[in-house]
Amino acid sequence: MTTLLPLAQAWSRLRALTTPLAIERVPLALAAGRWAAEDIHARRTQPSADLSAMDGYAIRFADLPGPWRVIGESAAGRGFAGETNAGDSVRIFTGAPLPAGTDTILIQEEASREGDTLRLAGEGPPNSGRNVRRRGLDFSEGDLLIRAGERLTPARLALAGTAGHGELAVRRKVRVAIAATGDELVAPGAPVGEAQLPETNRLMLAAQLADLPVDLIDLGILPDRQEALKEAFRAVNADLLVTSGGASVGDHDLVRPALEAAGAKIDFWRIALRPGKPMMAGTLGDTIVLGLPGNPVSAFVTALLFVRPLIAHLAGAADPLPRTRTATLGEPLAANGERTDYLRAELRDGRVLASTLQDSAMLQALARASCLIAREPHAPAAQTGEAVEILDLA
Ligand SMILES: Nc1nc2c(c(=O)[nH]1)N[C@H]1C(S)=C(S)[C@@H](COP(=O)(O)OP(=O)(O)OC[C@H]3O[C@@H](n4cnc5c(N)ncnc54)[C@H](O)[C@@H]3O)O[C@H]1N2
Ligand code: MOO
Repeated sequence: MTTLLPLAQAWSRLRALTTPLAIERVPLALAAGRWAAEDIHARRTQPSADLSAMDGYAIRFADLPGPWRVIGESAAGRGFAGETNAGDSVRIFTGAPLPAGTDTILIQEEASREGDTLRLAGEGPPNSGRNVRRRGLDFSEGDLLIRAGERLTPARLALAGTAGHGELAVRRKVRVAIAATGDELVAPGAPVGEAQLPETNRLMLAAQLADLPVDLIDLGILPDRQEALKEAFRAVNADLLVTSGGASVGDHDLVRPALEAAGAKIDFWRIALRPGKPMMAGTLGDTIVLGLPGNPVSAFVTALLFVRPLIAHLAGAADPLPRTRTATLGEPLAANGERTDYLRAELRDGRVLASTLQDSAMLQALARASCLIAREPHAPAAQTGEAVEILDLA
């Protein structure tokens, strides 16, 4: 019997095949969904001055309960340039700088104004500094805001822009070539003969990578002929080549011999994972190769556990592996075998239920699944109410 490589070892060996991609600087809007390649520090202080947080009147707290004389106006982008003295107030709007000498905002709902005379018409501010955003409240110049390796989420892009950055350093996009293999495969929507099957792994994989910084190269459907596979693999110019199918031990499973004939070094083949056992990994020149099994569910799970994290790692992610969380079992589970198992499952009323059918060729159960239950090798039988690890599916 072959020994199967444990999942964690497969991941660390795969990661060891990588070399860092070049860093490029891109405009903020093109950095969405990528990872910061360098620490990002604030180039300015925010807010850069004390600002009003509300529409109303800037006053001196010591002058309460008023009345005041309104001597001018301060709007966002157009502050009040003059001086203020005791008893003075300035009409002010949200985001506008606080006039010199004032310290508090009286909101307009608690004020009444007749001409230039302003009176208190409510409780008024309870303390000095009320409704004022102090200079540097959000961050100060030089602060470390985003660390290298963190994802550039929408909020982090806004933060970087507010901090004075127009461009950010990121790793260049990952060039990913995708090939399906199998003589039985036809394009989805095309007539399907007796011995044929619509080819869906390429489009599923492309959709699984849609939120990652990749340039996809579609190699189409390759035939089950070693020479043709070898030629196609040799011509690949990519950071990562992902194949599906032909990974197992049958007479028509030619991906591994074809890769070797093309000059690839296979680092590992067959891992302790269900579904996904026949996955292989290696290098072909500067290209990392991941051979996924052809069964659609196996291809999906290996893409989730290896292809996505590998791309995230190449793209500079400090934390590329998918996150699991605990959930409560709604039904018992049998003891697990020697492979880490990822069971298609649904969450109902806060409890997780594994699908009754776990065949790795069955797409319907996968399409219904909202999560996968992760089970360690040789995990004992688990009862209703026990905690299990799950991986949410988007
Ligand atoms: N004697 C053994 N047989 C098998 C073993 C084993 O250890 N010993 N492993 C099994 C496991 S586990 C898996 S998983 C499969 C995967 O094998 P392959 O990677 O060689 O996959 P194929 O034979 O090419 O295809 C399997 C199945 O999936 C369909 N397929 C393939 N590509 C696509 C695609 N792009 N789109 C849709 N469907 C696809 C293909 O038609 C087959 O039905 O091997 C077991 N066998
Ligand atoms: O490991 Mo295969 O991927 O079970 O079906």
